[in-house]
Amino acid sequence: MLKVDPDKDLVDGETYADVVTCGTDAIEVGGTTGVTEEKMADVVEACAEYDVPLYVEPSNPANVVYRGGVDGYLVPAVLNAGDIAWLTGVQKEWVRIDDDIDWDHTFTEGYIVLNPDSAAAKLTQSDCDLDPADVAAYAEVGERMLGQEIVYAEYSGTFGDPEVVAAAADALAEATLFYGGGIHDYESANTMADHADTVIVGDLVHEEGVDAVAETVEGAKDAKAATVSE
Ligand SMILES: CC(C)=CCC/C(C)=C/CC/C(C)=C/CC/C(C)=C/COP(=O)(O)OP(=O)(O)O
Ligand SMILES: O=P(O)(O)OC[C@@H](O)CO
Ligand SMILES: [Mg+2]
Repeated sequence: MLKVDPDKDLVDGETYADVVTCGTDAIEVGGTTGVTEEKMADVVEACAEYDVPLYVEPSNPANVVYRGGVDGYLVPAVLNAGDIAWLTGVQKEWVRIDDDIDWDHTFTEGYIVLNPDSAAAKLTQSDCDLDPADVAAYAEVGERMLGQEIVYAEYSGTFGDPEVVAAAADALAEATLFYGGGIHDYESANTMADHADTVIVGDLVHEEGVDAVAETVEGAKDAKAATVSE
């Protein structure tokens, strides 16, 4: 899945049409900083007319955009937040003020934020000093206690530790494991797709463009094909 940040530009000469049709299985639109409702709406509109599944991932209640053509809403809760407002507080405010929530299409993500230098970690004051057993335990708490269908190992901005991601995968029974952070080529995508169910590619589309993203799609798909044939 490709995460498009509405606060970042595409590379010169590329359009949202190129982005949506680059081979990714799905698009999600979101980012931690600088995302307004207007920027979210513009990118969602540009991506909505294609057949590729489209998800909105809000980073606060002010940038949830409801529109035809959106297949679902992916709403984070940060399991290792130091400021626990990011665990259920902002979600409570959202539910209190938003009358349009489409629960049938809303899926929640139990985030484990693992790069201390990322905007998400700073905002949520996440405790990123975690070993594989800690991360596995957070994943299990997310699934078993909090009922999360998606657990998200989030290394936004840097390539993570495959051992940590493998530990999270081992700890989950049915929940889907998302991995995101620093995926930049065939090899990095292939490595993380060995462990995670879904690999998220973010900044690469803004920094290198769609051909580089297409390479990561190949890497992830080959890892999945190898797992199926094992
Ligand atoms: C209640 C609602 C609607 C939303 C709450 C959402 C929460 C808990 C947000 C906390 C921060 C978070 C997990 C955001 C999700 C998206 C994300 C991590 C995007 C990647 O952001 P970065 O790459 O760190 O930052 P930039 O946007 O600056 O690149
Ligand atoms: O931008 P990158 O480092 O690819 O991270 C992707 C995504 O997990 C960010 O939420
Ligand atoms: Mg980012």
